[in-house]
Amino acid sequence: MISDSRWSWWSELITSKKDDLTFQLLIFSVISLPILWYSFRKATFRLPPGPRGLPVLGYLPFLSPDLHHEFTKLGQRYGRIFKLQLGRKTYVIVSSSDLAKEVVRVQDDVFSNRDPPVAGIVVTYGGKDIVWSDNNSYWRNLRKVFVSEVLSNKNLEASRSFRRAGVRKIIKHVYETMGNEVDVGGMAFTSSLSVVTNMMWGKSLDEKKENSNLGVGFREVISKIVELLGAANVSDLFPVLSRFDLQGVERKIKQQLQKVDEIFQRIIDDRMSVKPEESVEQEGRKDLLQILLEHKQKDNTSTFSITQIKALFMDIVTGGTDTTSTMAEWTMAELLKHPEIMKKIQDELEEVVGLNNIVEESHLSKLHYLDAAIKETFRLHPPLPLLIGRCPNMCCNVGGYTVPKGSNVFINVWAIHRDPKYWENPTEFDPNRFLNPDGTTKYDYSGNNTNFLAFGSGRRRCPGVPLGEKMLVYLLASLLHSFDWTLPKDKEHELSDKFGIVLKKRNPLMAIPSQRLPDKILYM
Ligand code: HEM
Repeated sequence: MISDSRWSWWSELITSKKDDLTFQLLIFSVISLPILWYSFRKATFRLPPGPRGLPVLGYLPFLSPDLHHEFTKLGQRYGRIFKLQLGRKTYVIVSSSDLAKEVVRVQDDVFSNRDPPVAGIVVTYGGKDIVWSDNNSYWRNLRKVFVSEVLSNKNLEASRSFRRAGVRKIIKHVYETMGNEVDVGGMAFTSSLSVVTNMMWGKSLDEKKENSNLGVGFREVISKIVELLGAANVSDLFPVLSRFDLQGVERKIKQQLQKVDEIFQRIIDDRMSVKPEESVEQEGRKDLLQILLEHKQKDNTSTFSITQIKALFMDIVTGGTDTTSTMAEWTMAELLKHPEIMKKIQDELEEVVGLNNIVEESHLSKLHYLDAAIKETFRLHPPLPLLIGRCPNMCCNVGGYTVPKGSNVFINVWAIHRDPKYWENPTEFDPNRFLNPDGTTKYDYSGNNTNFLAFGSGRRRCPGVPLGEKMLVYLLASLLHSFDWTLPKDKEHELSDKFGIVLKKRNPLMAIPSQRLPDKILYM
């Protein structure tokens, strides 16, 4: 008994001690686990630095409209990666070549989704295009068709005559207005659109008699769409408010889409009603519509639809015209500021093409100095200064900081292209920096070197490079070979820019063309 009671006392003591220990352990866990969890999160989940903003609005009220300048200044203060809260959205801005490489090359797979703006979704038939689709099988298939069918070397060659017709038309038009001031950007936009529509469906819109006003209307509509795509929209920053469409962006872009859709549909219907033997393909010439319809017919298993063709057309007209024409305007603006460089380009044209001849696409690969001057313009005035935002599909680490899943990541190409770490005398316009000692050019548009990212990099890199480059060099070579250009006497020539989805000249460039080639016939 005694021993029993002793033992029971002992077991009670043990039990109570055990309870105490359990209790103490419990208290310890309750207090320490959150601390450990917090320290662990802090160590592993370190958001990039950035300015504080106001509740709800974040940093929105403090941003000026020229985002590339604003982000460059913030980058100088907070470092090569920083974070901004704008409304409900988290933005991460990367402004160094090494961290850009981390995003668009090393972790390309993680960063290859988009966060499309409302206007982008509406205008592409619900995001059925390439630009605004996420990285999924739909996007991969469409991009594959675009790159391997539409923009294959063979098909680019087959559409050469359509580009030629577009460029010749603009040379004739400029010839007729010689001696007067020309709005270079407007003229280049008309020209790029004419080249692009020629390539898309074999005729530029204003060539069809019954559509003579359609051409002008189409230009206006495309300009408005590009503008609306770049507009800051409350619906994008506060998705809960999107149903109210407070600024009317959605309503306005729907109106524009309806106009473009009518034109696309009419052209597709016309083509589909044509018998194969009457088709546009003549002497190896093939327009993009023909290529896409053939692809649709050929691939029976494919779900390739007319809506996808229209969404692709939308990418081509919006992605291909404004970028090309804006670059033509910037290049001409820089050359008018540096007449000695313009003269060197014209000397090269004289040597390669000759004054009794017109520029053909076959000449372009020999125009190294012009190529270098265009690359230098891309460096100083990248048309998409922040590329198109990338949206990581999971939390990840860039430069020691956590980039949250679903945030909007922008690469500040404008800042990288002017960073003295990568470019000597970065604000100076000097095409020589792109020339090798043997006269060929350094750097290409592949995005492999992240110091130079005019067309982006990685799997979201611009698929239109071969066409965009060809159109731009061909147009500029033709304008510089056919005409001498001067500035109007009484106007200041300044090169300030204005932010938008495409970075434009703040004030349109006005210039006066005069005849350069001896024979009038070379302008007809
Ligand atoms: C001077 C001419 C052009 C420039 C500077 C340019 C620039 C760009 C840039 C910077 C991007 C974003 C890349 C990224 O996010 O990393 C892009 C995307 C794109 N561009 Fe271009 N582009 C030009 C011409 C064209 C042309 C002619 C076409 C069509 C024929 C085109 C179609 C596209 C498409 C479809 C995308 C989206 C790619 C994707 O998200 O997968 N671009 N472009």
